Amino acid sequence: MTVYMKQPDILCIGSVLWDIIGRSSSSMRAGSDVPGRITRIPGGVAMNIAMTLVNFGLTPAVLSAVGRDPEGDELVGEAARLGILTDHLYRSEDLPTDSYMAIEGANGLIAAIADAHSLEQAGTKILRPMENGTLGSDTAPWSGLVALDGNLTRDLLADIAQSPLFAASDLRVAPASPGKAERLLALVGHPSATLYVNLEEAGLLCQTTFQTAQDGAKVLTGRGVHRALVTDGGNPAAECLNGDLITAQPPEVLVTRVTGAGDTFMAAHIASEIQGMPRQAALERALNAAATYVSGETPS
Ligand SMILES: Nc1ncnc2c1ncn2[C@@H]1O[C@H](COP(=O)(O)OP(=O)(O)O)[C@@H](O)[C@H]1O
Ligand SMILES: O=c1[nH]cc([C@@H]2O[C@H](COP(=O)(O)O)[C@@H](O)[C@H]2O)c(=O)[nH]1
Repeated sequence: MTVYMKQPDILCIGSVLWDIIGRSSSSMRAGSDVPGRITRIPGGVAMNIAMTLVNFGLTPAVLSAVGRDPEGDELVGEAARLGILTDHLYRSEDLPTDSYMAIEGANGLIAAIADAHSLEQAGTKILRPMENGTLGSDTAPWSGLVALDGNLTRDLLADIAQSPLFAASDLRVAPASPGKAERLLALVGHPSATLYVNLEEAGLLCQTTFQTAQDGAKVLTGRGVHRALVTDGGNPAAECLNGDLITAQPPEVLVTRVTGAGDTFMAAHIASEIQGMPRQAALERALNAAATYVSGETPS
């Protein structure tokens, strides 16, 4: 009997882990000890993007490293239950499932630690399905969308930038955090990659600070990024492609959560483009989706 695996609409490559988020309605600083809520939810940039893509009706597959520990089994079960294809994950016998911990106060993100060591150690093993014929190979590479996150090591990102396995893909790239933004320098000069960054990350990539998303997007593309989308919280976001700059203003909302807003923006933008929306409409829809997300609702 032949078993047919469902073909994904898009590959989400990067971290798939557990987010442990502590939230308090008090304003916090380093050293605060306050009452609040602690939750554990699936996270990691690639997973966040995949989850939002599902809400927009797409079928993503995640390519990442997940341990064969109980945390990993639960995470894979949760991803599959949400409608994400998990068959292509690298399940490691000896590496534990990664995790991320963040503290959010009324005044925003206080601090976070990302433990993505297993993903970093797994290295190229996570790309095997793109090489062994399951999703693609050297001679017949994956020719669809790829959402790639900057949790991968800079070396692996540099390999991907040159690799024939990605030569035919529509590559969309997000940094995992400001602390890892500079890893994406490996993709500057790539002929077709689209970068999704916030204003701080845009500045880090250009070794400067930008006042507006428009400036960030313009300078990034001037430095050799094929296409740049820059967000700036509640301020206007910008997209620059071939010297053509467009901007849009996010709607005003009451912010109840901030973790994952950028990932939601990116996924909503990709989904809008798959559905054939023109540039300005796709940018506006992504901003609306991210605003809905930060206000505590689920966008679709
Ligand atoms: N205060 C806000 N009001 C409305 N939308 C917001 C707000 N903060 C974030 N967003 C939405 O989330 C997107 C990404 O937020 P941003 O803070 O720039 O990125 P990141 O979450 O990566 O730091 C924004 O472009 C916007 O659409
Ligand atoms: O180095 C990393 N930081 C953060 C994330 C993920 O990004 C999200 C938070 O990012 P932000 O605060 O930019 O929305 C979380 O889901 C977290 O798991 C990650 O994968 N790697």
